Amino acid sequence: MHTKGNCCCSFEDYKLTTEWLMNQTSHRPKVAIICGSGLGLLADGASNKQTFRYQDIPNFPISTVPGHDGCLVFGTIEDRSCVFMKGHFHLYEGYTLCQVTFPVRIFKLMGVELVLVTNASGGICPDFKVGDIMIIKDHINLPGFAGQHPLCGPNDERFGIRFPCMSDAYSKDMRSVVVDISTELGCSDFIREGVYCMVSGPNFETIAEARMLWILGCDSVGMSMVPEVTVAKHCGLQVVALSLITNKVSLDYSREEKVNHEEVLEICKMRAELLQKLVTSLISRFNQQQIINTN
Ligand SMILES: O=P(O)(O)O[C@H]1O[C@H](CO)[C@@H](O)[C@H]1O
Ligand code: HPA
Repeated sequence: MHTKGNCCCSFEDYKLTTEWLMNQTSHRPKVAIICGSGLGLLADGASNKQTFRYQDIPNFPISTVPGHDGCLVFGTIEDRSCVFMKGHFHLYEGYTLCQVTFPVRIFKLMGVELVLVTNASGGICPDFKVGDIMIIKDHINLPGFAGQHPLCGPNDERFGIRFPCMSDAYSKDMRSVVVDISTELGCSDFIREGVYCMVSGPNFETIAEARMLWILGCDSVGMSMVPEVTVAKHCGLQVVALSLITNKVSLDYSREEKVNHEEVLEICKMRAELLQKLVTSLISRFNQQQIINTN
């Protein structure tokens, strides 16, 4: 890869990777699903699967975090060709934000129209329970405030404009479809809506940090997703994002619980089946043209 300002990938890098993948598969996905920590199982329901390990794909970073398998799976759900990222990339792994978001631009060049993001996060809102699924309605890009932003550096107009609008990053129509689906599946008790805050990690928050995030209007906190969503929105992709609340973030010095990644993965396992049903139904609605291009 070449270095250009803050960006380490050139348009040719993106093109090369896209062409490599398109030459290996006959799938032409319109939907990409980014599976967060421990949520790679979401790909299991697909048929006609074709799997590529990240290390075999030109220019692709590799996953270094437990719970992230590190492969790209093409498959069919409800007659619709999809591509799943089983594992995504994080700043705390030492990747640049250009590397973290590399796959999103590959999706764009492949012809993807909708990116469905899942992740694990800590619940800050005191009403949230472990195992709840939060439909993300907005985010706070905390690393972005400090200049760790995936769109810093020369802007490539072939992907999008210099100053993209982010006030509608999470499709309102899609969010209401998720609510409808959860009612049909009988799981609306677990469904919340809220604001996700990205921190760089890798440590979990101190109590003072958690209190600050709550005052700032954050309902949950995690170490991912915001760069990918920002780049997806920049290049005109629709986004829907679901965050599984895997732990309650402590806002109180008297609480004894200590969060750890193993617990995060355990809760993901517990809710993977439900998330898979939600994701499948969402793809099928997209398939029925109910929500396409209505952002
Ligand atoms: O955001 P994902 O990758 O789902 O995972 C979350 O869980 C991990 C910490 O347990 C961090 O990577 C955090 O961001
Ligand atoms: O409490 C958390 N903080 C940050 N990231 C997370 N990912 C899962 N839980 C958490």
